[in-house]
Amino acid sequence: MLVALLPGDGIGPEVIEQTVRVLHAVCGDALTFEEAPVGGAAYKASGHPLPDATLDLAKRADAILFGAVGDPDCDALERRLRPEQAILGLRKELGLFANLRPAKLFAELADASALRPEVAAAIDMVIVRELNGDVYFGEKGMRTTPAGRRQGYDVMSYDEDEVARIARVGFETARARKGRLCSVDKANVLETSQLWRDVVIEISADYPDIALSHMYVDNCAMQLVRNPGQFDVIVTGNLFGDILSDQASMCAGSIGMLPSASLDSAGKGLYEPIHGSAPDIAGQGKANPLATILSAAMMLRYSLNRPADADRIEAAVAKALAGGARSPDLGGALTTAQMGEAVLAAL
Ligand SMILES: NC(=O)c1ccc[n+]([C@@H]2O[C@H](COP(=O)([O-])OP(=O)(O)OC[C@H]3O[C@@H](n4cnc5c(N)ncnc54)[C@H](O)[C@@H]3O)[C@@H](O)[C@H]2O)c1
Ligand SMILES: CC(C)[C@H](C(=O)O)[C@@H](O)C(=O)O
Ligand SMILES: [Mg+2]
Repeated sequence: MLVALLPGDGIGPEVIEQTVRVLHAVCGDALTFEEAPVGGAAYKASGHPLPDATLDLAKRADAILFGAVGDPDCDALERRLRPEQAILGLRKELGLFANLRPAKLFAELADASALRPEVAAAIDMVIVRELNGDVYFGEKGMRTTPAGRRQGYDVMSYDEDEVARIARVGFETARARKGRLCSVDKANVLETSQLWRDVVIEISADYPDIALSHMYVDNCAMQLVRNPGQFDVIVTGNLFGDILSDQASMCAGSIGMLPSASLDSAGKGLYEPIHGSAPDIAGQGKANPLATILSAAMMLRYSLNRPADADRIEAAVAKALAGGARSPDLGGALTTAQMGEAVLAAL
């Protein structure tokens, strides 16, 4: 099985390196890897953040393991050339509309959570984030108002089919877990959210076994801190899901802990940590690779049909943490490579 490795920028290559070591240890020769540049690294090498050859590899591969993109050197580029366009392009070109972001507290990390240990202990949720629509992909641009002022605009829209297909992923995810789905929107203000809520309620007729609730996104941000244990599965739009998942990560200990799977309708997937390229710590061996290692476990489970290997990796991460492995974001002093070695030792 072919895995496309897209390390990207900043800490991306550092966390991917440790993840590949773990995959070699667990899967031996069952996986072959082919690497390609993406993001700022690709722009610097070839003038485009998502070169055709990289996109071709992503399409050919059985699964994609992605590090992170984003490079301060590229901040001034026009939008289509910025590193972040590479991940947005991959999600859109490959039809990866369903982004699963599990947030759970490893028991050993109660001290690292931003929350009181007894509140944090209850965190075990999946945020199901729509990934192909919303304000991310609407018409956008810069124009001049009649009064002569510069005006930036980004159109937020969802059509009913886009909402229905992610709602079904939310209901199915809840069905495989504790049976509770909370749909998060801003239906008190936004037309897109009003449609979102209507469609989620319509789809719920097919899932009478699931307890559906609705919550406004501002309240959800507050509830994630007040009582995160109330959430089993959250289904939400692209922008809200982006923000809420970063917040949930800190409740679960660190942004360096949260993996993700971005899936199409046929099981093809891109797997990446939810964090970015972290330019502030890049090249210093400070990055926590566990979010990427846990993303690889999701890849084995969802795209490569190796659930036992996924279980082994997740158990090894828990064991490494129980043994005291802590990178700086978790309050410790282990380097990125030492964190990888702690997982290998646990295996
Ligand atoms: N999917 C992606 O590739 C992705 C995701 C988010 C941000 N980005 C990009 O990354 C760049 C930096 O963005 P940002 O600083 O807002 O977000 P970020 O997630 O890169 O970093 C936010 C903070 O968290 C820390 N952090 C992140 N990952 C960590 C890890 N594994 N271990 C320890 N600490 C970690 C960073 O040091 C930083 O202080 C930007 O260009 C942004 O667009 C890319
Ligand atoms: C880099 C950026 C485009 C991306 C997003 O907003 O989706 C990131 O924040 C993420 O969470 O994967
Ligand atoms: Mg994000």
